[in-house]
Amino acid sequence: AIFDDVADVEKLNMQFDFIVVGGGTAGNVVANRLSENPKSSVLVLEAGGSNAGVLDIIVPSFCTSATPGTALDWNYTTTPQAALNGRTVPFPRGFVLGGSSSVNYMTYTRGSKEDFNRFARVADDERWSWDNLVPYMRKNEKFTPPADHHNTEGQFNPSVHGFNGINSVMLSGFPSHIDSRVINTTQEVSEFPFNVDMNSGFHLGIGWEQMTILNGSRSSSATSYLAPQFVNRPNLHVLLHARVTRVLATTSRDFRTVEFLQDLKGQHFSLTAKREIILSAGSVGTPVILMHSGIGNTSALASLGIKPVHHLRSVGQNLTDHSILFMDWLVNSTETSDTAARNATLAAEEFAQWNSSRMGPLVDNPVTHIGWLQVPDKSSIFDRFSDPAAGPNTAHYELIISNGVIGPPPPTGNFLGIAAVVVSPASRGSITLSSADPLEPPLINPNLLSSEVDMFIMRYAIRSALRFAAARAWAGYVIGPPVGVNSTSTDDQLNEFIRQNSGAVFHPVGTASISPIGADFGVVDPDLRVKGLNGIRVVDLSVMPFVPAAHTQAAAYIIGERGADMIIGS
Ligand SMILES: Cc1cc2nc3c(=O)[nH]c(=O)nc-3n(C[C@H](O)[C@H](O)[C@H](O)COP(=O)(O)OP(=O)(O)OC[C@H]3O[C@@H](n4cnc5c(N)ncnc54)[C@H](O)[C@@H]3O)c2cc1C
Repeated sequence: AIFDDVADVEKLNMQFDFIVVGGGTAGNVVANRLSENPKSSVLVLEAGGSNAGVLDIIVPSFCTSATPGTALDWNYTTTPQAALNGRTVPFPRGFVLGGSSSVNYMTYTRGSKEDFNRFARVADDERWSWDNLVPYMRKNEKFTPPADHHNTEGQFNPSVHGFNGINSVMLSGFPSHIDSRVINTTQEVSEFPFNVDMNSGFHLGIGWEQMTILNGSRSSSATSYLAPQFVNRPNLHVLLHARVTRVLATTSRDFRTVEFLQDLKGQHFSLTAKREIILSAGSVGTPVILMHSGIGNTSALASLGIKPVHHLRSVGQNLTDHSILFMDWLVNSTETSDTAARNATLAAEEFAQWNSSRMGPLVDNPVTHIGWLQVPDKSSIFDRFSDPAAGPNTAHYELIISNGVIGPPPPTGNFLGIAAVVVSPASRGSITLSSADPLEPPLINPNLLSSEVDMFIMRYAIRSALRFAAARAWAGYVIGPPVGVNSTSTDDQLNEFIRQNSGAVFHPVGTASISPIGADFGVVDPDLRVKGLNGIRVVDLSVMPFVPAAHTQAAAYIIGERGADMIIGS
């Protein structure tokens, strides 16, 4: 059951076997799988509220309104970013059941085979390799027909997908007016080859986007893994508005107690798990809870007045995110999303169509196609710096293509959107505490584009996007370059354009990273147990040592499935 009030949990008079901290993407997978055994009782503590009935969450194309700066968001902002001219940028995280899977843009990309093989190498544990994780990808995924039931032959490769999993994945359910131009570009320009399925392990090239959507509505970990048939299990309970402040030692190395608040000014509650606490509070929440519990760099914690309990210097370090830059080309058409975004009558008609039939332009996110691309060796910076990509078949950058501006458009004009993303970044940052008060926001410094390599890749990606939009397929359609950049821009001009316009993609990982057993760095062992402690694991994206060249929700689901199986196995 799902409860709003701790009193209802107390009435159950239960001691739970497992307490999952954070009902987000990975947390709800763990809760679902652990409660498959009717003898195991599970409680999820989620700081945010219910996802039910919230249109900005449910209607796919409304995803751009769900964050930042809303009640569904933790509303974090980065520290001033040195490489972005000292600007701070929004750093949203889902503050609602389903976590970031309830507010993300739903793009489903697994990354490259090499991304996960590097993960296994760093962990020194083959269980984290691509081949060994494929069964968990299939357990997660339920590939479903698109909302418009169009013929999807040639748009994906069925043999690489799961059709009996829990979370729905599908192709676009509404055709866009640029679809054929994108495909023609892949046939015309060898720099942009077509890839029939970027989720096969070989992701290079341009292909059709896949999204976590079911019958025209968002499929999140809350709607899928906590669907009624699961959350109504008598051994699975979820408490909303439960903000965990610390984990507490039950005996010296045994951490099975969680402390939490419901009313931020009110009483502290604590609960002790019979078996384990699973931290699934995400790449921001998990290190923050550990540090407030005295688990982290003990001298840094002591200097803030937090009693040091267990020294793990890597907690909060190694923060890695992608950097993104949105560009929009003026086009000779009114058939883009910009038209409805500025016309309330048309927008109301589109919503009425979605509401009555779950059809029409609102059934998808704003993206149509995605490209995973490399900086070719000849122009390489990699003589001077090591190549940050996971291997020779892993992208350095991504192009995200949309039929219109992603988010609110300017007052006039219709656009082709191409966002450039550095997907194998070398830059690393950190999450640290600003005070001993667990309710104060942490200092989030992803250090975006601080590495020269990342700036090089971003410049390359911008020029690549300009070449894409200059292909013959767009002749007569694209009528103007993006504001502030064109094919003759110099490196210095591009650098300034990048510094003024880039932001985070909200794919943070690495702040409670996995490392081999016995390593003197890292936060969790390959079985996701916090190093040196008993009774506490981390199962969320914070354990990934490198960010995959992918949108990261698939990785969070995979870690949830793999982590749950490790807990069950032990
Ligand atoms: C705006 C946005 C757009 C994105 N778009 C995409 C996309 O299109 N495709 C994609 O693949 N990825 C996308 N991502 C990234 C992806 O959604 C995340 O990487 C992934 O969902 C993270 O999963 P997680 O389980 O690690 O954390 P989360 O899903 O964030 O879960 C953490 C949960 O813990 C809760 N929590 C945190 N602290 C506490 C506490 N102290 N007490 C109790 N509960 C707590 C949170 O409220 C949250 O529910 C996007 C992210 C954002 C924010």
